[in-house]
Amino acid sequence: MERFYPIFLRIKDKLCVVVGGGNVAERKVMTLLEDGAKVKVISPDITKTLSALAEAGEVEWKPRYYEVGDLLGAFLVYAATNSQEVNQQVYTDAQKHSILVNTIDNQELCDFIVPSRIDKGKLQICISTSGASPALAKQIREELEEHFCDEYQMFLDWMQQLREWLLKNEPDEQTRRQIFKQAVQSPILELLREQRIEEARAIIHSYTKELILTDQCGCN
Ligand SMILES: C[C@@]1(CC(=O)O)C2=NC(=C\c3[nH]c(c(CCC(=O)O)c3CC(=O)O)Cc3[nH]c(c(CC(=O)O)c3CCC(=O)O)/C=C3\N/C(=C\2)[C@@H](CCC(=O)O)[C@]3(C)CC(=O)O)/[C@H]1CCC(=O)O
Ligand SMILES: NC(=O)c1ccc[n+]([C@@H]2O[C@H](COP(=O)([O-])OP(=O)(O)OC[C@H]3O[C@@H](n4cnc5c(N)ncnc54)[C@H](O)[C@@H]3O)[C@@H](O)[C@H]2O)c1
Repeated sequence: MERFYPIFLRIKDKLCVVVGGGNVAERKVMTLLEDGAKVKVISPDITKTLSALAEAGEVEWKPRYYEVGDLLGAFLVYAATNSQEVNQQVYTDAQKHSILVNTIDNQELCDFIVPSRIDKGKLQICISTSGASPALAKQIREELEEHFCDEYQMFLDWMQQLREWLLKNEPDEQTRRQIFKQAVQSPILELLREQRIEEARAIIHSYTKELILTDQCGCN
């Protein structure tokens, strides 16, 4: 069984070219924008949402059919038209330039596929069915979303601050590990869920013996 290798890419300010402007293209564009990519859409027509984004200058739109050369300088490419021939052409051109390409109607022509994603600030949970059933990936996302509530954002933000503090102030790796384990097993999440923020905060401060937490994530 061939599977895809999961990684997280830094796409902020990188050029991502989407060929096609339909509903599927729109879905890919929205997630690219969320993570700060520079998006160029090439398509004679585009959805209303894409059109509004183009007018607002959030995406660059070339209102025409795909042409050889459109992919130059791209970090990622999406072949997202409703024409298999055009998608195949985009794929071939991307391969020629060693640019990673996603072809929305043919997994064989994908260097990468887009997972279903739960997004809770720094916490991301990505689900893939290796392309076997996107509908199931979506269903699993919806199930998991109920469990991974907003409190995880603040908890993770605190864990990061605790980690940074311990890396500076606790030289013993074993002790650090023990504290991280204790913190993730502590009732902090339950307390946050019940809005008992100060009690939750006190648990973190019991490890550091000084006040370190600032609420950076702004989720409360
Ligand atoms: C996760 C998500 C991300 C996103 O797109 O952002 C995503 N598809 C989503 C939804 C969705 N897509 C489709 C349906 C209808 C039900 C169904 O067919 O199951 C639904 C459900 C719905 O819309 O309700 C139809 C469909 N999808 C693909 C094909 C073509 C093919 O298989 O060749 C066809 C058939 C077209 C036809 O019928 O001809 C292909 C791909 N779709 C993928 C991702 C990649 C594999 C991900 C994985 O590993 O599972 C892959 C391989 C390539 C890619 O797109 O990267 C997003 C859910 C977001 C969310 O809500 O969480
Ligand atoms: N990967 C997925 O998640 C997924 C989900 C559903 C469907 N699909 C597949 O994706 C295909 C597209 O779906 P859609 O709903 O976005 O289609 P759509 O018909 O809404 O959009 C197609 C777009 O391609 C553009 N286009 C056509 N020829 C072009 C060219 N030569 N150059 C540039 N742009 C061109 C059109 O202008 C249009 O904007 C479907 O045929 C289906 O097989 C994929």
